[in-house]
Amino acid sequence: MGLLQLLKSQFLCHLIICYVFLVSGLIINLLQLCTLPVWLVSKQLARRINIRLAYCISSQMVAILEWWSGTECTLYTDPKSYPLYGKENAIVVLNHAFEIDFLCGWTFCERFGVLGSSKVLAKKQLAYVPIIGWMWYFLEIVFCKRKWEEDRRTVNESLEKLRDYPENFWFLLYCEGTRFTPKKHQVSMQVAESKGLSKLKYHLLPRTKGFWVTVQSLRGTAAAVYDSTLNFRNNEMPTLLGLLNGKKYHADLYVRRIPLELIPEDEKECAEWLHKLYQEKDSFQEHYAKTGRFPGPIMSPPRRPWSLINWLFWSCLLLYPLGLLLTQLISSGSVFTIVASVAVCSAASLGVRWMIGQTEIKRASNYGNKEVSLNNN
Ligand SMILES: CC/C=C\C/C=C\C/C=C\C/C=C\C/C=C\C/C=C\CCC(=O)SCCNC(=O)CCNC(=O)[C@H](O)C(C)(C)COP(=O)(O)OP(=O)(O)OC[C@H]1O[C@@H](n2cnc3c(N)ncnc32)[C@H](O)[C@@H]1OP(=O)(O)O
Ligand SMILES: CCCCCCCCCCCCCCCC(=O)OC[C@@H](O)COP(=O)(O)O
Repeated sequence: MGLLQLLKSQFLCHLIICYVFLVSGLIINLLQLCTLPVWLVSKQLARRINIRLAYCISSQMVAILEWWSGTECTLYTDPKSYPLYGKENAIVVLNHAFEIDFLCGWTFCERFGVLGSSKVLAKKQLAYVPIIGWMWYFLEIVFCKRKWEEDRRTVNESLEKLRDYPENFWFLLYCEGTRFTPKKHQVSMQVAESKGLSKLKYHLLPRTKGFWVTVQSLRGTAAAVYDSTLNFRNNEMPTLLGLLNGKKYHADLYVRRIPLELIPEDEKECAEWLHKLYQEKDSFQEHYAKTGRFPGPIMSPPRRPWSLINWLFWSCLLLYPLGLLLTQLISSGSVFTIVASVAVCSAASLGVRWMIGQTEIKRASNYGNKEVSLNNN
């Protein structure tokens, strides 16, 4: 292990990174709260400010992936579509099998200049995750309860509000609705069988209703669907903790641009179209498993320095007062103050560990585990 690698694996380094993320995140959340009066005067100005504030948070996580761990992200795509990326609104359909797939998505957002405005159809529970969830509130992220009776209205309403969004955005949809586990795969393939649908090997059966409502609501707003299929070389199973430890992964993303006009308007036809799309995605994964690459040419955008610059800015701003505080603390000699400070630090690191836990598949929800028994009733 090299000296740099040894340094990256040190708990103290992780504590520093988490401290900067936590304190800067809370400051930014506070600044976002201060933009509320701006909404009353100019909604578009408030949105533009929030895009930039959100960038300050999410790009820190991108910096961990791109600069700290040095993870390589390769893009396979058609050269004719490439110039349009980042220059139009798009609905991104991505497979959901990896703990850091959202972060790889963010990395491409960063490289195409849409990180601050990127959106997702996220489960409601994520709205309560401090910093990221609170940031999402101000970004007009669309939340769902994964209960169609309730979601059909709320999801549509939230999407309609994005029609006059002032900057280009990508709207991410994990149509599988939950992360891939062998159990969930087995259950969803039983559902596929009961519906007479072909089986999938690498994906869960997609949920079609959210896709249909998204396409319908964003017609005239989004220009295309970016069908995106992600995998990692050498069967890597990347984790956020791995990234924090400086582990380098190798992500490959295959993107096809499909103009929105090509997607059927009728709900049933749209569902069939999505099922066919997932059959194709499955065949791309099969190709990847056999050859170690996706079809098509590589058109990788290079990493940009902004995420690193943002991280260095917040580090300089926040580590200096921390240093002063620690010096004062030690020189004060007060046992009570020292014990209280250690307790605060421990609570903060437990909090960050809990946030990281939200990305872990072993802590995934039970959604998609039980549907078959419901169907059998
Ligand atoms: C150039 C570069 C390109 C790309 C770069 C890539 C990406 C970058 C883009 C943007 C990045 C932005 C942000 C990323 C940051 C962070 C994201 C992090 C996390 C968020 C992720 C989540 O929270 S995922 C979970 C929430 N999302 C979803 O669930 C979406 C999908 N779900 C739906 O659409 C659902 O339909 C629903 C949620 C709207 C409603 O849920 P419900 O459960 O009620 O679903 P359904 O009504 O669909 O279910 C009933 C039907 O499903 C059948 N069924 C039953 N069991 C199963 C089963 N196990 N599997 C499949 N289907 C099942 C059932 O029979 C019913 O059938 P019907 O015939 O009645 O439809
Ligand atoms: C700088 C880094 C410091 C570390 C900070 C950690 C911050 C963690 C931020 C949490 C971001 C939340 C994104 C979670 C993405 C995710 O993958 O959610 C799962 C859902 O799709 C599906 O849920 P499930 O049904 O449980 O599979």
